Amino acid sequence: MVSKDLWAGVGSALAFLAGLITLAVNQVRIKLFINKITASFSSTVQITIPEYTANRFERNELFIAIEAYISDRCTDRARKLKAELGSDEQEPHLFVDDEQEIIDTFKGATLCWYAYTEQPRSSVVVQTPGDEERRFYRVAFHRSFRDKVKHSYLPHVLEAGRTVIANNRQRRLFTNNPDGETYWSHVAFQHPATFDTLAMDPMEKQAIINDLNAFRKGKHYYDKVGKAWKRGYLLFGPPGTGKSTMIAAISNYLEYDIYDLELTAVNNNIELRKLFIETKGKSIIVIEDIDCSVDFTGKRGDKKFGGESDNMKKERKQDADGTKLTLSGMLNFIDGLWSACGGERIIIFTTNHKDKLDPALIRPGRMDKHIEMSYCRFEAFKVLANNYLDITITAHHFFELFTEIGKLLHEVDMSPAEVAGYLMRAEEEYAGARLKGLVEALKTRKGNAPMDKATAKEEIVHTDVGGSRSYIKADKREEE
Ligand SMILES: Nc1ncnc2c1ncn2[C@@H]1O[C@H](COP(=O)(O)OP(=O)(O)OP(=O)(O)O)[C@@H](O)[C@H]1O
Repeated sequence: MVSKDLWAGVGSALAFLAGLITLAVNQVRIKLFINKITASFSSTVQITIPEYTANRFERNELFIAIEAYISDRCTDRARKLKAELGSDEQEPHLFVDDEQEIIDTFKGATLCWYAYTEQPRSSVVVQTPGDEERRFYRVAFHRSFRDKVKHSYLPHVLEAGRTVIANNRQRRLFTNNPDGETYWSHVAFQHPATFDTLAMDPMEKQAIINDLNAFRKGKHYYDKVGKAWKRGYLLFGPPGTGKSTMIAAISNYLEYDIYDLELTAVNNNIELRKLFIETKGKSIIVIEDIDCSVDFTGKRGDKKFGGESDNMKKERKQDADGTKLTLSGMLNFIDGLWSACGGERIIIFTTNHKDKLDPALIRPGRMDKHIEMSYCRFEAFKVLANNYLDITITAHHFFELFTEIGKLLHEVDMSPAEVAGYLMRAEEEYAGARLKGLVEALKTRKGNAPMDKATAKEEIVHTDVGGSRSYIKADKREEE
C-alpha cells in the first residue's frame, strides 16, 4: 500500500516537472518569438563589423580603426580593460574588453558599441585566422540616424582611429634584405633629431617645414591636379652638414617610417619595384649617397654619336626584361605608374656631389625640392651652441667669443659635425674653454686657406644680439 502511494507521488512529481520543463521551453519559444516581433518593429538599427574581411585572410581595417577609436575615447568610461605591449613599444596600450556596452555620442546621435567573440564551431578545421575565434564590434543606434552613421559617423571613426594608431605607433626604420624571404626588415626608430636641434639657416628651415606641412595636408590638392601624393627631396652638401640628421628630423616631425634603401643590394628593376610595392604610406624612402650607390652613367648609351650601339641594344633589352638595375628602372621607381600606389610617400636622395648626378634623376617633378646643407655659418652655430652648451647669444659673458666665432665662420668652411665636435670636447669642462678651442681651430683653418682678396675685403657679418639684429663690419685683412 505504502509503495503504491509512493509511486503515485513520484509519478505526479515527474508530471509536474515535465509540465515545468514544457512551460520553460514554451516560454523561451515565446520570448524568442516576441523578440522577433519587437525587432521587426524596433526603432533600433545595428551594424556588425567583423575582425576579418570576407576572404578571412586580412584583418578588416574598419575593425582595427574602431578598436583604436574606442580605446582612445572610451577607456575612461569602461570597467573592463585589456593591456598589451607591442614588441617595439615602451608603454602598454589599454583596450576596452569585450561584452560591455560603451556609449558614444556624435552630432546629436547616441551610439551604443558592444564587442563580442564567437568561438569556432567544433566541426570547423582552422585554416585561416578568421576560422579561429571570431571577434566583432556591433554598434546600435536609432534608425533615424542611419544616414548620419553611414555617411558621417563611421568615416569619422575610421579617420580618428587611424590617427590614434599613427600617434601610438612606434616609428620604424626599415632596411632592404639582400636575399632574404622578406623584402624589408625593421628596428624601432628612435632618433632624437628635431627641427629645433637642426642647425641651419632659420629661413630655409622654415621653408622646409612649410613644404612638409603643405605636403601632409595635400591629399585633396594632389587628387585635384591628378598627381600621385608623393614628394621628392634632394639633400646635397659636404659630409657632416646634417643630411642624415635632416631625414631624422623630417621623420620625427611627420611621424613617418623610414625605408632606408640600399641600392647596392638591389639586383634588378623588378626587385626595385617589389621593394617599392612593399612600402607603406606615411613613409620616407631614402637612398643615401645616390652618386655612390650604383653607376648609372653611360648605361643609357651615348646618343651623341648617333645610331644605337650593340651595348645600348643589350642594355635596352635588359631594361625591358628587368634583369638589371638601370637608370630608367630608377626613374620608374620615382615617378612611374607603380610609384603612385599607396600615396603619402616622400622620396629623399642624398649626395655629396650633386654635379655627378644624371639631370634626369633630379629634374623638378622627380626631386621637387633641392636642399643644400652647407657649412656651419653663424645662424647654424647659435643652434649648436644652444644644443651642446645650453648657451644663447644673450649670454653676455660670451659676447666677445660669439662675435669672433661669427666672423670666423663667415670666412672659414667648417661642417656642423666638426663644430659640434669642438662644442662637446670632453677634455674641456667649461663652455668658454670649448668655445676658445673652436676659435683656435677656425683660426688655424683660416691660416691654412688664404682668402681670395676680393671676397676678403669688406664683409658683413650678421649677428643676432639679444634678439635685435646688428651688423658688424669686418675687414678681415686689416684685422690679421
Ligand atoms: N645641421 C646640423 N644640425 C645639427 N647637427 C648636425 C648638423 N650637421 C651635422 N650634425 C651633427 O653631426 C653628425 C653627423 O651629421 P650627419 O650624419 O647628419 O651628416 P651628413 O651630411 O649626413 O654626413 P655624410 O654626408 O657624411 O653622410 C650628426 O650626428 C649631428 O650630431
